[in-house]
Amino acid sequence: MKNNMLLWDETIFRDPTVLELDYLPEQFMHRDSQLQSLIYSLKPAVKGMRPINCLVYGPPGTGKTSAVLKVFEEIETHTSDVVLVKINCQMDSTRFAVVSRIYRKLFNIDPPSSGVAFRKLFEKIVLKLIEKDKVMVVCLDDINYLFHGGHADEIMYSILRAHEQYPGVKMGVIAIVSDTGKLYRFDPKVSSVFLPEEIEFPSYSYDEVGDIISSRIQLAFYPEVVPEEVREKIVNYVDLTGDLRVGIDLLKRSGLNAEKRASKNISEDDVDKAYESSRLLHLRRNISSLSDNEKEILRLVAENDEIKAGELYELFTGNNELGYTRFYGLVNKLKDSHYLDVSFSGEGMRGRTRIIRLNYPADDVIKCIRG
Ligand SMILES: Nc1ncnc2c1ncn2[C@@H]1O[C@H](COP(=O)(O)OP(=O)(O)OP(=O)(O)O)[C@@H](O)[C@H]1O
Repeated sequence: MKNNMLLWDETIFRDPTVLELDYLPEQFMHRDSQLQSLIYSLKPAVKGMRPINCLVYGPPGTGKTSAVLKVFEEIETHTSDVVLVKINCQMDSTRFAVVSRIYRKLFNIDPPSSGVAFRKLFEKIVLKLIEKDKVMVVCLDDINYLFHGGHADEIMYSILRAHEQYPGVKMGVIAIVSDTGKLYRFDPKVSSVFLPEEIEFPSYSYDEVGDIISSRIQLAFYPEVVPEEVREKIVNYVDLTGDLRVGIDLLKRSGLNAEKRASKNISEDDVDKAYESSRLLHLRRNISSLSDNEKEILRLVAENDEIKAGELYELFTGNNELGYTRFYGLVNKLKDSHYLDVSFSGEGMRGRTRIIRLNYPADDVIKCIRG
């Protein structure tokens, strides 16, 4: 057998667990100022006070969740008097699901599954915190998913105003918004009490992505498994999407592709093949956070290549009763988040017609809408 071939029980992975998406990196590079802001905001909780609420925002895959979890981990080594709950709002997307998750963390048992109102469960949580003199920090990760049904406002309102109804309770919120354009808006009832420390997670620069990917390669693979040109190719792909998750997924998939060929190193071809699946990871995740109306608009544009705004509205209202202004607001949002491109043509009744196109391949968008 050639010496660049793997024996059947050999592997190129030194530690595959570091390529899993729930792996929390020990070394968390290029996020010092964000980690400092989080520590500053949560420090009061460690001293038995109400924490400063935070709004963490930035594009997908820029380390928001991991940064919060790093700080939670750190706090847990110092004290057990702060109850830290992280909620994945994509999975727990109603206020009942969220409060159940908090209940489970505090009481270590499932809440009664039926017949109990949100208010009742919430009250049990609050009374327990007061009785045990504990501070609670609730991290609502990807709170975008709670916006559609109006759940975000209700939950935020309950947590942030709990002390008015139950004096002495100490609760705080870290809201994580995965969005490029700050496209969230809370109800005025909430914004009047939610005056958060805003912590921005901008996209990583090319060099920063390079550092993070190199460090992950060192942990994940044996030396020389990933040649320099392959590393660069992966960094370029991450740079295209801005999502580090794509890079980590690419490392895993291209490593598996190399092993499939029984090769001791990853080739550029292994990465290109892996990218076919990894690139959809990014798009699928983003599209899944859109509302049904937004997905419908994307689907119609995808099916029509390019389309005039008026025609798109007509198709849309075939199954929908949204007014033109609301409809066009959605088109604008999709444009701001770079799904759509809107340009003007010279024709049309008033001289200028808006032409709408997709910024992604139509097939990819349709695949991702289907889930
Ligand atoms: N500075 C960093 N150093 C090492 N790994 C990082 C860093 N930033 C992000 N990662 C890795 O990138 C992946 C995505 O990070 P994370 O889930 O924290 O992003 P996010 O901003 O919360 O994404 P989303 O908004 O989509 O939920 C994780 O696997 C994480 O380990």
